Amino acid sequence: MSGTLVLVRHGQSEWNLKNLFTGWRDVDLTDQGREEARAGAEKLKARGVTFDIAFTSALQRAQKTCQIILDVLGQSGLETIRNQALNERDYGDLSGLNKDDARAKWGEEQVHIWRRSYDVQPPGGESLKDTGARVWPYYMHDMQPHVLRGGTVLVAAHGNSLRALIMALEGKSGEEIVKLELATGVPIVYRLNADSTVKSKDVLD
Ligand SMILES: O=C(O)[C@H](O)COP(=O)(O)O
Repeated sequence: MSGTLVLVRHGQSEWNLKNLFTGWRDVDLTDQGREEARAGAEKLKARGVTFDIAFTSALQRAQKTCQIILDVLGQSGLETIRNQALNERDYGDLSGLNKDDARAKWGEEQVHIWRRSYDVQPPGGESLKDTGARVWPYYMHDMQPHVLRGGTVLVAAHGNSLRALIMALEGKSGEEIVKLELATGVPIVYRLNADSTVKSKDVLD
């Protein structure tokens, strides 16, 4: 038996719009972000997707994205598990800073390393490796069993917590993950084999 795992990065947040490092800061979606979540949900609806369970982070931008998707699918009351294991990477001292100001201060290359490298921590924050160290066990213990039982599972989370999860799912290396960017509100549909490997991947953009 194989199941389905749908990953969605939250819609545009107020700090995405302002170009600020966000991390664990709990900011709301913008109107555009809510619209992106609705548009992603309509694509799932057009494919006849319905979920058996949903997972989201402890942050409102992911939770609201999750709820909008479930509302559009007519599944508003679906069991939804919130856990901070799915939170965005903690950006530490960069949280709240403007990304262009950071580039002006520390240089383009250093900021890119902090944002996209696998094992370099931003000052006072988490590397993608650190983020993976909380996302992967949570996936293995709490989410994957539903998929392997043939369920269809929604995960509404964040750019870097999902990059960490995708790295494990697809067996990507630390070098390969540098290039992976996730658009806001775009569902990524994975069908998994019974042995938990990826059977297919479909990006609904
Ligand atoms: O936390 C943030 O600032 C964003 O959600 C993700 O930012 P990034 O694209 O710099 O990783």
